[in-house]
Amino acid sequence: MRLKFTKMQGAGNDFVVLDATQAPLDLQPETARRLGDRRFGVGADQILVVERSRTPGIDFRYRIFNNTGDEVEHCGNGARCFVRYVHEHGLTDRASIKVETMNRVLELHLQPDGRVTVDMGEPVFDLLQVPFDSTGLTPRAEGHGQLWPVEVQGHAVELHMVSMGNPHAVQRVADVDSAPVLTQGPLIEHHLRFPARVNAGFMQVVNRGRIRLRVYERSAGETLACGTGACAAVVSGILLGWLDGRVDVEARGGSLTIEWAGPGHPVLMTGPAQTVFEGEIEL
Ligand SMILES: N[C@@H](CCC[C@H](N)C(=O)O)C(=O)O
Repeated sequence: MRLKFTKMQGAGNDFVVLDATQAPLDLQPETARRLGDRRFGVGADQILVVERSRTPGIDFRYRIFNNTGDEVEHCGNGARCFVRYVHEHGLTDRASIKVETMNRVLELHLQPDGRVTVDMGEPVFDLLQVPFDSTGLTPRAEGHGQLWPVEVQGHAVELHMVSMGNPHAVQRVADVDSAPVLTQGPLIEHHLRFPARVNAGFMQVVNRGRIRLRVYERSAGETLACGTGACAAVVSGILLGWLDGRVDVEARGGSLTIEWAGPGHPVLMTGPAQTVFEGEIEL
């Protein structure tokens, strides 16, 4: 079978995008793995499948698969690429569209300069704490947030947990370049306190309006940027009293701007999205 695809990237987080608006596509985990493989396939952190929505008032549905084949709830950089994709492929001419994912409805806006702003929905705080409740561990309060001690490599690491639809555990580090992302990242991802695993964020606060961020993503490993990870880090920093409501996030592959007015409000993410090339693969 030959499959047409579009390779895209948002701040260096890269995607294989597949069009299922004309004919249904039942993407199997092994096909997602093959497409994501950088040597035997196309190469991508995630695979995105674009579908029409059956829900009135919603334009599209999109499904997200990590390059290990597991389907996940949310992908911020993917959402921006999604908007560019549906415009470049003539699937819509509307600058603002509504899209449903596994567990959220997102509003996406294509800006005149080609960047995309995504209403990422509201952060959720209690979801990831359930496995901590029975441990007798107590979190440390800071600002309006809670930092939970988690043992990693024999050290207690303080994590702030946020769900953006998908799970994130964020820690503050003095310097992202020397942070133990590749050693601690997989241990946090698979820590027994996170039965559904977690995306592990390492945030350096430069000032109240700027952070540097690296994320060891669930399944995909460290990526050049993580959109939901950027939202989770900024939300954490605001709640903990370290950041103001509008923050520039420097990831290794590019910059995003995240805005959050506080609990009860959605998180807004603005950043770039680009097509890299199009092709066909024999599967
Ligand atoms: N790169 C993404 C997040 C993709 C999903 C994540 N690895 C998970 O398993 O939750 C983003 O830009 O948000």
